[in-house]
Amino acid sequence: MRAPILLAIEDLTVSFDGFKAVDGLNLYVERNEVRVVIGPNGAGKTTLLDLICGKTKATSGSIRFRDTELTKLAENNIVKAGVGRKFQTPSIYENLTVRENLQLSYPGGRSVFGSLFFKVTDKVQSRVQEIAEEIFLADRLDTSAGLLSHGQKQWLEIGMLLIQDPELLMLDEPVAGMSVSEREATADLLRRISKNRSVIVIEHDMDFVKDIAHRVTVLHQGKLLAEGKMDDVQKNEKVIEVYLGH
Ligand SMILES: Nc1ncnc2c1ncn2[C@@H]1O[C@H](COP(=O)(O)OP(=O)(O)OP(=O)(O)O)[C@@H](O)[C@H]1O
Repeated sequence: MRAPILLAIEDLTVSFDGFKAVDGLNLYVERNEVRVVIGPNGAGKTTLLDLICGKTKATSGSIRFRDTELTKLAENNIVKAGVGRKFQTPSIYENLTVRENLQLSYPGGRSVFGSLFFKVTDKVQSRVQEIAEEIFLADRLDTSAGLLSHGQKQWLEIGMLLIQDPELLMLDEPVAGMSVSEREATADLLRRISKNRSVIVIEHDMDFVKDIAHRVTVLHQGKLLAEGKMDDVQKNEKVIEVYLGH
């Protein structure tokens, strides 16, 4: 039996001055699935994530997350609905410690009065500890984020999303610039994360894709070119022609 669908994208199109960056796309992501989106430069991968998180508004079509239509929601309400997005460049506060970065990301941590008035309760402390362990930074809690390695910064940013407990997490090239051991640790992290949430990853590193993907979606010119298990997608002649063969 297949798992229930968490995200249902239907006939999604966005047009920039007549150019369709995403063109009539249908895509369904199950609960607890790791879906990797691949495809050549300009295929529409980043635009797809921009549409889901509300950064870009669709020209037509629908994005349903559980029972909520996301195309009608503002970006902050999409976050509140349970969709977290990590961009390619880390957006951590380099002059704050790992602990402070995580505390700030705790829901309600960034109040209208700023972090100064935020009360760090035992509940917040234990959640910060739990997340720090999950992202391999438990022994770095009091280190300034700016002193972390590139890979550790990426993990911290994933942790800042995890502390908000999203049901859907979207990551744009999470292992770019990471060492081999950091890539392996990240694959392990994503496998653990997806035990109780869905993850959409854009990635060009095929070894990493093979390691983590439950299913792969291949985009080309804004359209779906192929979809399925990595083993099958890799053998697909159209995919080899436009992407993997290059
Ligand atoms: N705001 C915008 N206005 C105009 N064109 C845009 C806009 N955003 C994206 N595009 C165009 O849409 C196409 C798809 O871009 P997108 O960044 O989604 O591709 P991608 O698959 O993520 O590529 P890459 O692998 O290089 O990151 C590109 O041709 C890009 O120039």
